[in-house]
Amino acid sequence: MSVRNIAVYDTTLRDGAQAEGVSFSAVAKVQVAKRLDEFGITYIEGGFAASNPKDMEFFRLIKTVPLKHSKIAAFGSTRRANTAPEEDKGLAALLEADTPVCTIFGKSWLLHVTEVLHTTPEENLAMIADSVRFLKEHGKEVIYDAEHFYDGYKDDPEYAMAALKAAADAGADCLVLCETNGGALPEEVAQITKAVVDAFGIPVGVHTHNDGELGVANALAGVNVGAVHVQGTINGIGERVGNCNLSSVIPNLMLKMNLECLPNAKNLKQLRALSQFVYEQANMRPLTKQPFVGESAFAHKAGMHVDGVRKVSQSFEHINPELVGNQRRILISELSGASNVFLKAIEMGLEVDRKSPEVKKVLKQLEQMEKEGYEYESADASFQMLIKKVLKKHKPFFDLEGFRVINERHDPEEGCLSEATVKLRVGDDVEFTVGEGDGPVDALNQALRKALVRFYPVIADVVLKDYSVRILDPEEATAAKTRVLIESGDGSNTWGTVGVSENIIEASWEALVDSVEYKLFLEEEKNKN
Ligand SMILES: CC(=O)SCCNC(=O)CCNC(=O)[C@H](O)C(C)(C)COP(=O)(O)OP(=O)(O)OC[C@H]1O[C@@H](n2cnc3c(N)ncnc32)[C@H](O)[C@@H]1OP(=O)(O)O
Ligand SMILES: CC(=O)C(=O)O
Repeated sequence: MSVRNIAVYDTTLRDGAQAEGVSFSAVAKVQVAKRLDEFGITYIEGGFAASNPKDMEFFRLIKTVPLKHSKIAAFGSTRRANTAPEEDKGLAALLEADTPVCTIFGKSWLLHVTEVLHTTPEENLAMIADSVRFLKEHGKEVIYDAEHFYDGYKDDPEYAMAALKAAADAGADCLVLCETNGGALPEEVAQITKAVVDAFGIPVGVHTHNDGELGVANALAGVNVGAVHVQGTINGIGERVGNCNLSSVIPNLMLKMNLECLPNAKNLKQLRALSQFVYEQANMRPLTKQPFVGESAFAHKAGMHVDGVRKVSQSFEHINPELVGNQRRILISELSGASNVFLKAIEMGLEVDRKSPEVKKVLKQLEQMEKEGYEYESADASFQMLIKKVLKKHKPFFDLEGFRVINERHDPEEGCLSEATVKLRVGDDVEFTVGEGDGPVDALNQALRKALVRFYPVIADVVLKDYSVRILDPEEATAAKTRVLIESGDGSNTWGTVGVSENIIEASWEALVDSVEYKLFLEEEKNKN
């Protein structure tokens, strides 16, 4: 049986750029387009040709980039009402973009025709036909986006179909049904898409939005009844709450529906990297709970789930995470069981038996620590240090003799100055250092690193990336416990550590010490291999 091929049409650079807070530079657009091409996307919509000079600059730049798979599409609308196509600025801009593909949207819903365009139903049909014909006469592949098609069809099926016929008769290469307001249900999308697929002899596509959180479901419902072209954006970014998320549609098409949509099925392994890259270029924080590609997509927290995946991965995983370039993560918390601890110890290269008293001891200690306010979900490095301590495999890299932190403000016009001193011992050698910083934790961090770097030069690579504080029992006012979470990095790894105390400096110190000890532990492991 031959496998059906689905064309994936990416509009991250056009509809994705309509997302609140997102603005790609022309150069960033080129970078994203190159990645989409490497991944094997069929069409890349680069921007709205008539909208702004930056989008036009993208079309100019991308012509100099040799693409392996993707065709670049310029986006625009049908001609304005009562304007000849030759006179229309939008159509002229589409030609100026000089792309092999032009995608134009036109109206299908009478409400829009009369209340938004302020024109007649007949003129709208002429606008569609004239615009498609004009672009075809200029040698373009024309994709016709039927805006508000589903709402239009529900209102007046005859008119909505007439609008599509105008595009088809004028030579459109693909009719894309747009669920513009994002409120339709999958059954409706399936029924209406099927009516179009049955009525027209040219490829039909779907462009869905996520307002009812059904963008992906609606796109798949369309494909199920014969659509062969899917429009969406990487990570689902787009106007209002976003578009159909291609980072979910693509693996669903390939892994669940057994359809082909990439030139090489192996490229699917690049999905998570592509998603992260687009987040970076859009200057957005990745959504950790994103299906397939998010940090939490294959993170197991509950003890019984961890036990299940340890025995057979399908017990709590809908796909193998590696297929989309993701990985399984085991989280540690008060909901952990012996399996969480066991797998974490294995990850660290420790030989333990899941049923051993040591594993039970770690679990008991974990429960006690969580009761005291520690939280290990974001502090995996501290948990690893805890395992080593309980299993008596912890070798302190230094002994603290004492620290002091002073905050001073001499001049009301100037900020507060922080100074920290640290005295520690490595073997018989005692080191006493002073650090200055923007705040007490920064000063303490500087002093600690300065003290250790003579003995352990790799400490120079460690940077403090994030620092967060949570008051655990605010009703205790100044005697409340404070939990400090620190994220550290060395350029190739990042790790989290935790400290808890009634004193914020002491809690920070604890998290800082775990952080440097973890780095030294990593280094020791690296040197062993
Ligand atoms: C569903 C979608 O997401 S479609 C894509 C929407 N994307 C964008 O709007 C982003 C880019 N847009 C822009 O930069 C600007 O809107 C421009 C340059 C395209 C147009 O700017 P302006 O000429 O100032 O008009 P404005 O932004 O107010 O748009 C409304 C005009 O578009 C017309 N219009 C809207 N849809 C269509 C259509 N499908 N065909 C023809 N004209 C249309 C309206 O009738 C209105 O025309 P009027 O000025 O004669 O009343
Ligand atoms: C064309 C388009 O972006 C829409 O109808 O949503």
